[in-house]
Amino acid sequence: MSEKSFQDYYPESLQHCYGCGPKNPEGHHIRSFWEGEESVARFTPKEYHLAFPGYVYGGLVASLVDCHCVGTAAAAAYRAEGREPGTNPPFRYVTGSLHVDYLLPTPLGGELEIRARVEEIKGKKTIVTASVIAEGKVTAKGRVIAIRMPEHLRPDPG
Ligand SMILES: CCCCC/C=C\C/C=C/C/C=C\C/C=C\CCCC(=O)SCCNC(=O)CCNC(=O)[C@H](O)C(C)(C)COP(=O)(O)OP(=O)(O)OC[C@H]1O[C@@H](n2cnc3c(N)ncnc32)[C@H](O)[C@@H]1OP(=O)(O)O
Repeated sequence: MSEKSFQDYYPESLQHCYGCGPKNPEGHHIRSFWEGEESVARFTPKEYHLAFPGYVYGGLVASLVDCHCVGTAAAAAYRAEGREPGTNPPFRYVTGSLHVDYLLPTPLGGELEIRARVEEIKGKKTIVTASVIAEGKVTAKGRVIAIRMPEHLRPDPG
């Protein structure tokens, strides 16, 4: 079996996110993995994910940064406690803030790499920064503030 991504550990009730839910048939299915201190996701946009001919729609780039960074925040919370994902108490996160700087047009046609790093874990808040890389160049940089999901939003009892 192939390696499990962060998103494969999400409970069933959270597996329907349009960006990263493995169970959303219409979604992007973003999958994130640790590579040392960084987390990495790879995604190949479809030909219709364009902003203008030859280049990727910025909203898609933002979605990649968003889901990859929120997943990284969750994974980092378990890692910081030296716990396996899926153990209790569970860590669930939502996006509080998503900032993207578009440095270069992102070429459409090949695989994009999204590399993220946890800058800070402070109480309910985790700050994650990311780079989007296409053809060896950083085309966008992002910063996400992921916040622990409040009880009232949590669909799963765990
Ligand atoms: C390796 C395996 C990993 C395994 C992981 C397993 C499971 C993990 C599951 C987790 C992932 C879950 C789902 C994944 C699915 C989808 C991901 C996609 C992400 C999204 O698509 S999600 C939708 C968009 N998202 C929203 O729909 C949020 C709407 N919103 C709210 O629900 C509230 O607004 C909330 C909760 C954000 C805050 O409410 P709250 O009451 O908890 O906040 P509170 O006041 O207590 O603040 C506490 C500290 O956060 C700071 N803070 C608060 N808000 C901030 C903001 N906006 N910007 C910057 N900082 C902020 C404060 O400044 C304070 O910071 P400080 O402590 O430093 O003062």
